[in-house]
Amino acid sequence: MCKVIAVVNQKGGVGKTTTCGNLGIGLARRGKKVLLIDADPQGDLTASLGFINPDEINHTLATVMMNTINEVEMDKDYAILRHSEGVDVLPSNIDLSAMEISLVNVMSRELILKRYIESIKQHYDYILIDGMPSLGMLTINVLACADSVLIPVQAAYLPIKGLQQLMKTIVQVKRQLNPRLEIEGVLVTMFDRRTKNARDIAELLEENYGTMLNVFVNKIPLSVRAAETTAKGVSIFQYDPNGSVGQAYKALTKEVLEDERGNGEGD
Ligand SMILES: Nc1ncnc2c1ncn2[C@@H]1O[C@H](COP(=O)(O)OP(=O)(O)OP(=O)(O)O)[C@@H](O)[C@H]1O
Repeated sequence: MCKVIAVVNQKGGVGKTTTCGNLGIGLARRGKKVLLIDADPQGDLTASLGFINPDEINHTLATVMMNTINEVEMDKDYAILRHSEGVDVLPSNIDLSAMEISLVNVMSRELILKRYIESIKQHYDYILIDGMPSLGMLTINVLACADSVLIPVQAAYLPIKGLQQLMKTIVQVKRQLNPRLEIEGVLVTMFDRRTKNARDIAELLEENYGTMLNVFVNKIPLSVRAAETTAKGVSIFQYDPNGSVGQAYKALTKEVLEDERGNGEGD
């Protein structure tokens, strides 16, 4: 059974792309068949995995969605790129920004991505989708096709505050479009445990949301190694396997697998 996890937060720069790439490769390292979908017109996930000029790629999520709208049949490998660390990648580029406008006049516009996902999900154990920093129609498409939402939140006041709006949207999508949508968990990123502010923010998050939803035990530490990885085209596991960020993403992978099976698969 395939699980579709949407990595979403309308706040920019909170670690969505970094989490999507490293968790996806973390799951592949545990033997899972993984597809990573870049659903952000900035193409950052695409570029961070080494496909450095996304705007020069002809077949992307935008063409996949357009073909889906026009009911054009696609091979299961259409637009899929292969990464050396064992994940498949459906890339994005600036063409996706036009999709937001094109969707306005399309029948069942919230469910276009879902139609595509349904046609390929039998080939994967996990599909992770890197969302864009907005709550527009593309994000609704991402939430409408997901089984769960993983929310990276930077350990700072304003990003935590922005969670309320996101929760509202998730509840609405769950009610109107996708009743099975669950919250995978809130993941604190760029956490600097040496500062009191970061520790206070993490506590605030736990107090305000901890009883309602899963706040991951593992926090992703702030580290320049994470920022450097983005330019290397590989995961943190390859770039800095023994560093704190690599260890944290390894532990997060285990936590996601444990939540999944509840049978020690994460061990
Ligand atoms: N743990 C970390 N420590 C330090 N820097 C990090 C960490 N995680 C990510 N970064 C850096 O922070 C920046 C934002 O991260 P990332 O691109 O993953 O966020 P995002 O939420 O996907 O951004 P956007 O909203 O623009 O898509 C990037 O430059 C990234 O390399």
